[in-house]
Amino acid sequence: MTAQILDGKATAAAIKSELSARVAALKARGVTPGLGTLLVGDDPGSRWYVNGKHKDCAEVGIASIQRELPATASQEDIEAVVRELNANPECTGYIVQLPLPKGIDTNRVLELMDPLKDADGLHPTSLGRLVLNEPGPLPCTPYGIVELLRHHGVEINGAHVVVLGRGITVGRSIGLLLTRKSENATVTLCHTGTRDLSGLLRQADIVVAAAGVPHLVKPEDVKPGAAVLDVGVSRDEQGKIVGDVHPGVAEVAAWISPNPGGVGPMTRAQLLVNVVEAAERAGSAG
Ligand SMILES: Nc1nc2c(c(=O)[nH]1)N[C@@H](CN(C=O)c1ccc(C(=O)N[C@@H](CCC(=O)O)C(=O)O)cc1)CN2
Repeated sequence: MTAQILDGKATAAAIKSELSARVAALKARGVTPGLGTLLVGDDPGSRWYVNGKHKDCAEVGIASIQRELPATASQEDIEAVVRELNANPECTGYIVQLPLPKGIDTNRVLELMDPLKDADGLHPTSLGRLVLNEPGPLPCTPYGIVELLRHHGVEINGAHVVVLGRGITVGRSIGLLLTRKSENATVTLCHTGTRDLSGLLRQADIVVAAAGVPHLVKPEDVKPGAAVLDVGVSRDEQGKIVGDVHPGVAEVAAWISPNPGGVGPMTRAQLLVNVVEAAERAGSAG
């Protein structure tokens, strides 16, 4: 078997083209969505992601508000920018690029954000809404994974999904999303303390690998016919991405997301969806 590709680039392009029309409709009603970003430090990967977010905004007609602080910024410096973005009327939604430098209390920064401007779905209010099954912004990578599976017709209803990694941007939050009645999956969340990882993986209809461990998921860990999503980003000596999924898995799985070109572009597209939806909600409330 050679797996079919879960093409994140093409799916993201389709989402962006639909969003352009929605942004044009908002602008016709006098509402201009604006995405703010706060980048702290000089990590080249984070800078690349933030620049990509603004490039996407330009493509669909969303305004950009960019804020940057040096790696030496204090908790107070970061919180001052968060307060400014909360108050800035041109910024209808924003994100704080993660991870923040060591020594910064990330939860305190996220809690200080205006939940109505949370474009990432990572504010405690947004995560609480997800738990309560109330409408609100969804974390971009989990949301992107669900949309990528749906777009390719992969059955989520009733599927056993095994997730590797318990980080807040992917592992922990995707379980909340996939176990809603509307998705109706059964989720096993695995982490470094999990026993018999291989045995659990072999039971999965869908694998979401977000552990950040190069080639952790081997062909013998995967049930023939499963869908496998590779979220892991490690780098080799040349700086090339090495995912969590061994290339040989493509010979066993029915569906596989390339890395790059799979979940990453979907993360970016779903951020734009969150920004547009927030502007639509604000526009119809006001
Ligand atoms: N505030 C947030 N911080 C972080 C998030 C997040 O959702 N919100 N997720 C990741 C980084 N991320 C977005 O911020 C992100 C990761 C990857 C991609 C992407 O398109 N990757 C490309 C490959 C790029 C490369 O070569 O390096 C791909 O997969 O094709 C976009 C966004 C952590 N921080």
